[in-house]
Formats: sequence, structure tokens, C-alpha cells
Amino acid sequence: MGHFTKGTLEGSMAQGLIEVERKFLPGPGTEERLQELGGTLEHRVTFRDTYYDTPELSLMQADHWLRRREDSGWELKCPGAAGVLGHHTEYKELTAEPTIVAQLCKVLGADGLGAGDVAAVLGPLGLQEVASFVTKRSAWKLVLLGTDEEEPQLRVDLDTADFGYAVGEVEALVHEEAEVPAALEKIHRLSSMLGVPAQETAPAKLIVYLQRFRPQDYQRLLEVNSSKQRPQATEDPDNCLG
Ligand SMILES: Cc1ncc(C[n+]2csc(CCOP(=O)(O)OP(=O)(O)OP(=O)(O)O)c2C)c(N)n1
Ligand SMILES: [Mg+2]
Repeated sequence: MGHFTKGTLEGSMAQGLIEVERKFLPGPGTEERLQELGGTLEHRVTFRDTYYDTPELSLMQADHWLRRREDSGWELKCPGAAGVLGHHTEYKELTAEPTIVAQLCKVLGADGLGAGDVAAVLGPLGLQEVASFVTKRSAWKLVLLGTDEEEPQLRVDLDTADFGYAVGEVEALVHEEAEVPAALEKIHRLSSMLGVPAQETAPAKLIVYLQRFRPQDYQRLLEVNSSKQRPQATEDPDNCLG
């Protein structure tokens, strides 16, 4: 996994936007540093995420991540176009339930389940809870000095999961692919001002959860990840940007 993930956000508020992000390990001084850099705290929020998969983890093995987030509904992250910028990977974030159901059926090879609620197809598709945890997030916004455009602003989320793991994300939202390199450059710049070592990466909360509480599942995922090359977006029938 590279340092960045990028997904196209769906939904009324953020239609067509591309999310470019980098995860890092925050320290005790990270919030203070954000303030010194002119960052503003947008909000603090607490939410529970529950992830679903088959007993064999068919979705995760296909790089699909299905979750229900308390108060904001279902979301499926699925692989987007292969990264052309080196280290980052891309995810499209589906939030419309009929679209999620259609993609689930495609990945799991199921037919004739209709296009209704996600909850209604969990049983038929053999999907069950694999992880559930609460995140406390502080969401920050920041404009880099010496940047003339008003956007994209950078966002920083500082998350602490209820099982004790803390992880940060620096992210930018852009409108088109052509803006991604500049966004990556800003993310790099802010990360380094936050004292993040250049090569540092941090695992997703879910990955750490599996490692700690479902070690056999974690092992299964590792084996798949090391034994297969990520398919090119254009050749991958499961790709949901395609
Ligand atoms: C080794 C490895 N690590 C990560 C991945 C990708 N991955 C792992 S879990 C996962 C799903 C969770 O993504 P994450 O960015 O951690 O979610 P979160 O920050 O809580 O929510 P937001 O509010 O940003 O939507 C993905 C895409 C992978 N395929 N392989
Ligand atoms: Mg994230």
C-alpha cells in the first residue's frame, strides 16, 4: 500500500470530487502544531463504523470495503483507476444504496437480488459484521501560506479508535484528475510541517482492528495482498469507475 488513497466522493454535497489523502501517526503536539500553522478546528465528532463481509472476506480480498457509519448510512469503497502517480491508490466511495447493492452483487457473483436496501441483501449475500468500533475525530481545515488560490484547502482528520489506535489523515478535495499532482504536493508540504517523516505510512483503523482482534482474518488478507498484483483499472471488470 502506498502513502495515499484517492476516491471519488459521491453524494449531493461532494459530487464529482476526488479525495486525495495521506495517513500518518499523530503525536501529542499535532493539534497545537495545526493551530500554529493557522488551522481551524471544524468540529469534533464521534461515530461508530461497522464493517461487513462474507466469512471468507470476499469483499476485502477484492479490495472492497463495506461499512455502515452511524448517522450517515452505508458506504462502499471500491478500487478506482490504477494510480498513475506512483504510490497512491484510488477508491471510489459509493453511498447510494441501489448502486452499492449492484456492485456487491457484481463482486460476489450474485444475480436477481434486485436493487433495494443494503440491509435486505446482507443475509442473501452471506454478509455479516466483521468489525465494529467507535472513532473520535477532530476535523481541521487549513490553507497553506504562500498558496494564492482559495482552494483546495487541506483537511486534517485526527482519529482515535475506541481500541486505542490513533491515526491522522491529511486530505485534499479536487475537482479533476489534473489537479491531483498539486494536491499531493500540498499534502506533502503540510505533512512535513506537521513533522511527519517523509516515508511514514500508517495503517487504516480497520486493518489494525483485524490485526488485533481477528488475527486469522488479518493473515488471510495479507496472503491475498502479497500473492496478487493489483489489476489495472482498464482491465478489471470489478472496477467501479469503469
Ligand atoms: C494493507 C492495506 N491497507 C489499506 C487498504 C485499504 N483500506 C483498508 S481499510 C479501508 C476502508 C477504511 O478506509 P479508511 O480511510 O481507513 O476509513 P476512515 O478514515 O475511517 O473513513 P473516512 O471518513 O476517511 O471515509 C481501506 C480502503 C488495503 N487495501 N490494504
Ligand atoms: Mg479515510
